[in-house]
Amino acid sequence: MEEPLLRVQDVGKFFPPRERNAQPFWIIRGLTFTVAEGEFVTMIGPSGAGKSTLLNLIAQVDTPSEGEIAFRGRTISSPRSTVLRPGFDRQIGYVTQEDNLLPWRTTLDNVLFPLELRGGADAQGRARAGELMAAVGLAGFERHYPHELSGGMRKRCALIRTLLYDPPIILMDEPFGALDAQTRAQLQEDLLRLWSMRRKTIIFVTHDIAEAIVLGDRTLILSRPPTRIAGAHSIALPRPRDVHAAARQEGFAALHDAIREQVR
Ligand SMILES: Nc1ncnc2c1ncn2[C@@H]1O[C@H](COP(=O)(O)OP(=O)(O)OP(=O)(O)O)[C@@H](O)[C@H]1O
Repeated sequence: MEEPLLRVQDVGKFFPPRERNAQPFWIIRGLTFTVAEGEFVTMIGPSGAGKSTLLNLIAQVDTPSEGEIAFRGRTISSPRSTVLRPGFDRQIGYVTQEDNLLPWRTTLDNVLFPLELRGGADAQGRARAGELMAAVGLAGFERHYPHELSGGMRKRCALIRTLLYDPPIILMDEPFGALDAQTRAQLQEDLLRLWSMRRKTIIFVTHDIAEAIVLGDRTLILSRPPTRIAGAHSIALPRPRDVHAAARQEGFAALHDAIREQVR
């Protein structure tokens, strides 16, 4: 059998107890799933289910207490692994809840920052940055500073910065959570358009069932802690998808109900 791009195998994570003699708190336990190359997986679960903790393990910002995570068949995260500096792994891109833009750098220089660290911010890198910024309506804002942008524009910058860096897999932790409904729908559209251009592998964590359906090829439902996979659904809606019309498409309502039932 062909090795999946990412394999999360029997992963568990506990945090040590604050009180002496108390039991450790297992936030995740016995968590197993795989992600195929080019797949857009959405992940949904109750608040506090350890979704951010899981992404940190995959991003190698933290290490699991048991089990392992393999990328293209090679173990990247296990209890014996060392922790990496966040976001600077070449293989795994990470768009966190905060946009982490550097306030003293212009929009363009923020977007180019990871390439600079890799020595790749040459003319070609800059041209590609310009193309991506234009694709999400940021043309003309290259010389602005983050505080001069709206929340949605800042999110677009954070997204472009990760896409430009071009990792084979991108983790996204509720990237659009703090935005108003209209801006959020626009960003979903932007993301789908960008994804259709390059078909990167994505794991996208969200609280929003409709968002999980409209974006994903497959959605994984997480249980309450100790968290494992409580359910999985393939999302057969045709692509390209219209973010505004998806809810009226055949199959959407039934899937939404089934997922809501399981998330409860
Ligand atoms: N370093 C830590 N030490 C102790 N407990 C922690 C640590 N990190 C996270 N936790 C606990 O683990 C739980 C899950 O945290 P996490 O942020 O991964 O959940 P989440 O599913 O992303 O939550 P939300 O949906 O609310 O963002 C929280 O209850 C938190 O208190």
